[in-house]
Amino acid sequence: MYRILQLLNSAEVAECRRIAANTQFIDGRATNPHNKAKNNQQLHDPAASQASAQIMLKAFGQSEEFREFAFPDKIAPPLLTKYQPGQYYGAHADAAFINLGSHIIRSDLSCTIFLNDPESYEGGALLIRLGDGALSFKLRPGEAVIYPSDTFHQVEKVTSGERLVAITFIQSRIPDPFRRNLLFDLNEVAALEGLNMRPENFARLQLVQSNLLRYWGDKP
Ligand SMILES: O=C(O)CCC(=O)C(=O)O
Ligand SMILES: [Fe+2]
Repeated sequence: MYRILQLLNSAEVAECRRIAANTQFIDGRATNPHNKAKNNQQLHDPAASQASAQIMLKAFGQSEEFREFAFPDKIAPPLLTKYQPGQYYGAHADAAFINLGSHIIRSDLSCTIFLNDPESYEGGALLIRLGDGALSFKLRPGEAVIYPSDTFHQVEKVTSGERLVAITFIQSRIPDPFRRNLLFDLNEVAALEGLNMRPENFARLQLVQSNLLRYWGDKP
């Protein structure tokens, strides 16, 4: 399942853009030297990477919708990435395990956070393959799309302007997508209808939620 979140407010978007505008980017193949599909640029400077990642990690931490959808266990520091005219990312699947230096996370969910106005660049949609079709995302600044890491996806070639995004990967406490989606539906029902339910029935719903998390969730 896919989800679009309003993740960053305009001040946070502006700060990420400011960091991007004042820092050099390097060839994206630096972290994937053998990946011929990858043709983009990513932030490298440690201080700038840390400052921008901090803004976005804090926003993830404050998003209830994100927690209810992703059941996040670990989140890779979001990395500012840009695509200038002629750049793209061909169809690929994300690596199952991502080495963050101090530890390794499993990518259950992948996420692109959009930072530039979609009208300011041409091309550059994120296409997520779904059977013979594809879903296309080109979102407003501050919006993020979260999608299963086991899907083929690609970024269309940018033909004018600049596509600035941040990329991250999430290890979920519920690695099985079928179970995660069921728990998300239960979370939604509890959030939307819980207060309309008779209290004893709401308590039973919460019991089911907690017990499924207990049985299915990765241990912290
Ligand atoms: O730029 C994007 O939206 C996605 C990039 C991507 O697929 C990746 O970094 O693995
Ligand atoms: Fe990817």
